Amino acid sequence: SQQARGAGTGNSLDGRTYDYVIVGGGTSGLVVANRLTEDRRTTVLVIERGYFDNKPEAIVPWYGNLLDVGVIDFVPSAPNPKLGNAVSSVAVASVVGGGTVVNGMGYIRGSKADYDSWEELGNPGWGWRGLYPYFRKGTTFDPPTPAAVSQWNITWLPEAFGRGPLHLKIPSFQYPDIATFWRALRNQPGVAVPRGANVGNGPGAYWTPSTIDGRTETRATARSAYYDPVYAQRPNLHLVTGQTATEILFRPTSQGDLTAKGIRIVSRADNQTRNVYAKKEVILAAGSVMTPHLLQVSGIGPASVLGAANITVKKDLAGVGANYQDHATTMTRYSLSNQSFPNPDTIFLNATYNATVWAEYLSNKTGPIAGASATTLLLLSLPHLLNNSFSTAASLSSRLLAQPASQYLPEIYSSKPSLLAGFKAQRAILARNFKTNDLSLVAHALLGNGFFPGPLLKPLSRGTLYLNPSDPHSPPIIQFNTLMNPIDGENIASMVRHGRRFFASPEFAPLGEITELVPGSQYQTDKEILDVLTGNADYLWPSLAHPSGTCAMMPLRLGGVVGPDLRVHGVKRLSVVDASVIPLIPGGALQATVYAVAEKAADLIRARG
Ligand SMILES: Cc1cc2nc3c(=O)[nH]c(=O)nc-3n(C[C@H](O)[C@H](O)[C@H](O)COP(=O)(O)OP(=O)(O)OC[C@H]3O[C@@H](n4cnc5c(N)ncnc54)[C@H](O)[C@@H]3O)c2cc1C
Repeated sequence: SQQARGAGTGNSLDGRTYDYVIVGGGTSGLVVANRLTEDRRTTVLVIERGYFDNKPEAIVPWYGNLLDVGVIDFVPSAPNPKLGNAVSSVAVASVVGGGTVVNGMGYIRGSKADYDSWEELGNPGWGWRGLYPYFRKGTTFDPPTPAAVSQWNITWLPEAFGRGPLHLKIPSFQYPDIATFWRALRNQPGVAVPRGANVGNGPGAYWTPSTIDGRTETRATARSAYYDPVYAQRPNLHLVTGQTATEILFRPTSQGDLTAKGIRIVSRADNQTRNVYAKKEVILAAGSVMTPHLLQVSGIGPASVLGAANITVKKDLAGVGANYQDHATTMTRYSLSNQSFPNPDTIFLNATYNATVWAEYLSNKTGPIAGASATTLLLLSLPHLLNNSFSTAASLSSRLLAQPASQYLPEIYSSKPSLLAGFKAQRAILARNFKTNDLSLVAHALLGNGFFPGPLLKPLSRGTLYLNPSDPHSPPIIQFNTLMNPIDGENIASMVRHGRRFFASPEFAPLGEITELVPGSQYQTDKEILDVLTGNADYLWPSLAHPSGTCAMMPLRLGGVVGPDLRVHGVKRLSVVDASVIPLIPGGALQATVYAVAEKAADLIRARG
C-alpha cells in the first residue's frame, strides 16, 4: 500500500528526525518533496491530513466539472458586508495531491507583468525571467490528434513546455459551437490572437491546456506527476496520511531568537499527539488557508490577533493572514436559442448521449469524458473591458491612486504601517499596469455555450484570515471583503458590458437568439448591475478556490511574511512554499503558478543545504 509509505504510523513516527519535514502533501508539498529527495542522502517526511484518493473522481478528467466534496473542506467565511452579509466558504482540498486532485484542471500561467510585479515588490529572481525556466521544467505538452488540430485550428507554442513530470493536454474533443466562438474571438476589436499562451503573454484569445496526461487520458495531479512515479525507488521519501499538523515546535534559545525544530501532529485514526523533527528545515505547504492558520496557532502572526485567541506571541508578524486575495467571479450567463448537438449541456440533459460518451471513454479514452475545463480562453485587459479606451483606463488608474487607501482596507491595515505600505506598493504597480494591455483583468473560459463566468483577476480589495478567538484550533475565520474597494465593482460592471458587446458580435448569428440571463440586459448602470449580482449568492462568488497571499513574499517593511528565499522573516529553519507566498494574485487560475513556485522553492532550499 502507498499509505504512510516508509514512515509507519502512530508510535513508530514519534520522535523521528528527518532532514526536512514538509507540512501538506498537496500541490507544492509533493513538488518540493520530489525534488529534494532526488539526492538519495536527503531524507524528507511529508505530513498530510488527507488520504490517497483512488476513486474515479480523482482520475477521470470529466469529474473536473464537479466538486468532489468527500475530499474538500469548505472553510466558512465571516459575513461579507458588500454581499448583503452573506456567509460563504472557500474550498480547500484535503487529499494527497491537494488542489490538483479536485480542481477544474485549467492550466494557465500569468503574464510577464504579473510576475515582474513580484520582483518589483522586493523579490529578486521572482520575475518572469526567473520563473519561466521553472514553468518549463515542470511540464510536458501532449498534443491533440492531428485531425483535431486541423478541424478546430488548435495552435500552441511547443517552446512553452519542457520534458517535466506534469503532463498537459488540449483535448481532441471539442463541442462544435466552439468554432463559432472562435470566429467571434478572431474578430474582436483590439484583442490579440497569438498562436499560443503560457509564454508570458497576457491578454488575448488562446487555446490553453488542461492538466490531463495524454498517455493515459487521465487527470494529471501533483500526486500522479511527482509522487507515484518516484516513491517506490526512494526510501528517503516518506509520506504519512491522516496526520494533521497542529503546531510548529521551536528550539528554546537564550537569545530570544526563534528556530523551528519540528512539528506536532495529531493522528486522525487514534487522536494521539506525536512530534517529528527536522534537522534542516520545516517547510510549510499546507495552502493559503491552513499555512497562516498553523503559523498563528504556533505563535507567529499579528500580536493583537494571537492575543485575542490567548495564543502566546513568539513572533509578532503583521502580515500573517493579511493580504488575502482570491478571484471573485460573476456567474454571467446567456441563453442561445440554436445550439448545436452535442453541446456542453447535452451530457447533463440527455441520458442516451451521457451513456454513449461514458462507454466511449471506457473503451477508447476519447470523447467529452476525456476533458472537462474549457481550453478556449479569453483574457482581457482593463482597456479591453472599457471598449479599447486607454484614456478611460488611465483615468480609472488616476482615481485608484488618489483613493485614501486605508478607507477600503481591513481595519488592521490602519494600525500596521507596514501592511498599508505593502498595499500602496501593490497599488502603484496595478495602477500602472491597468493602463496597458499587458495585464489580464478577467479570464473567460469558453466551452461553446452561453455560460460566461468572469473571474476578477486583479482585485484591489484585500481580505484577512485569522484565528477564531473562541476556538483557535478550529478552522480560521476568513473575511473576503469582496468589493470593499469600489473600483472592483466598477471593473465587474465593465466586465458585464464587455460580455454584452461580445455576444452582440455578428459571428454569433448561427447560435440564434441570444438572451442575457444573468445579470439581465435590463440592468444598465453600474449600480443596477452590481445590485443584481451582489443580491444573489449564486451570481457573484467571493472565491473561485484561488486563495492566495496570506504569507506574502515581500519585505518586512511592506508587511511581508517570507523573503525571496521563502524563509519566514525573523524565524530560522522555517519556510513556506505554497500559494500563500504569492504577493499579488496572478492573472489566471493558480495551479500553474503554484507548480512553478514550488519547483523554484526546491532549488532554493536545496542550494542552502
Ligand atoms: C475546487 C477547486 C478548483 C480549482 N480549479 C482550478 C483550476 O481549474 N485551475 C487552476 O489553475 N487552479 C485551480 N484551483 C486552485 C489550485 O488547485 C490551487 O491553487 C493549488 O492546488 C494550491 O496548491 P497549494 O500547494 O498551495 O495547496 P494544496 O494543493 O491545497 O495543498 C495543501 C495540502 O496541505 C494539506 N494540509 C492542510 N493543512 C494541513 C495540516 N494542518 N496538516 C497536514 N496537512 C495539511 C491539505 O490536505 C492539502 O493536501 C482550484 C482549487 C480548488 C480547491
